[in-house]
Amino acid sequence: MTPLLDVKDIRKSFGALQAIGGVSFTLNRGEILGIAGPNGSGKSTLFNILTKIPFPPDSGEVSLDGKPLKSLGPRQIVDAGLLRIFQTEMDFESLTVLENILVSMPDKPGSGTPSSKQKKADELLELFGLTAHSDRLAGEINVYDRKRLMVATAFAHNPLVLLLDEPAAGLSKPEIEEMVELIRQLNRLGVSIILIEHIIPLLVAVSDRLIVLNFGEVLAEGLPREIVRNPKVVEAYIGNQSDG
Ligand SMILES: Nc1ncnc2c1ncn2[C@@H]1O[C@H](COP(=O)(O)OP(=O)(O)OP(=O)(O)O)[C@@H](O)[C@H]1O
Repeated sequence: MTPLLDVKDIRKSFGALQAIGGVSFTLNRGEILGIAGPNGSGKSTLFNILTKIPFPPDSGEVSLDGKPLKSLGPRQIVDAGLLRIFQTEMDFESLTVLENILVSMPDKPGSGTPSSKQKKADELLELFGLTAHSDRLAGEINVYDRKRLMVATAFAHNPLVLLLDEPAAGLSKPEIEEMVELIRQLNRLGVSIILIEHIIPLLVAVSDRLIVLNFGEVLAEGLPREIVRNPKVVEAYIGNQSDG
């Protein structure tokens, strides 16, 4: 079966620094793929070049649902169903939670009347546990709620694939557990997910498969429980983690 996302030999350098050096992998339909790796190993750059926000790869090929993304711009990639959330909160601080969701919803002809959009926004608020904060400014809610809002605004685009960059960073233990449950729920709703995290137990708990990057290359790939015991991985990454 054709993979949902097919990434072939993508590369990105900044001057003499090779941030991503020939990375290939696939994401299957319905899968949650975890991505780990030490600081600076290229994880966020990988998300940047997949979505072309803010820059495309120097070379390589990416296909979503069998369609090459090469000729598409960032906006068209979003429309095709590849969405990301960033490491830091990127919502509109001066809009309310509800307004953030409304402005994220696709505004194409036939995408719905104002009342059907409002209904869908209410459903999203409920799904993401944000109903009580609906009328508060995004800049005034706590980090956990802002993370959920970021995921909600990406989910509002009806993604095929969600790229989540450290959704649990800065959260408390109970909040992390809730975030894990939310990720599983989105996956059950049909969204395939690639998840970057430094919190290894979270990655192991939620991922079907794990890729470890090191110096912009794939160091190891496989079942999470096996990968975290892989001596190469322990040496490169996990042995140095204090939060795992
Ligand atoms: N816009 C840029 N210009 C120059 N160098 C960059 C740029 N973006 C990333 N880099 C470099 O590319 C390498 C990979 O960075 P990247 O942010 O992708 O790593 P990461 O694995 O996401 O790290 P972290 O876990 O700390 O978020 C690093 O050496 C970084 O300094």
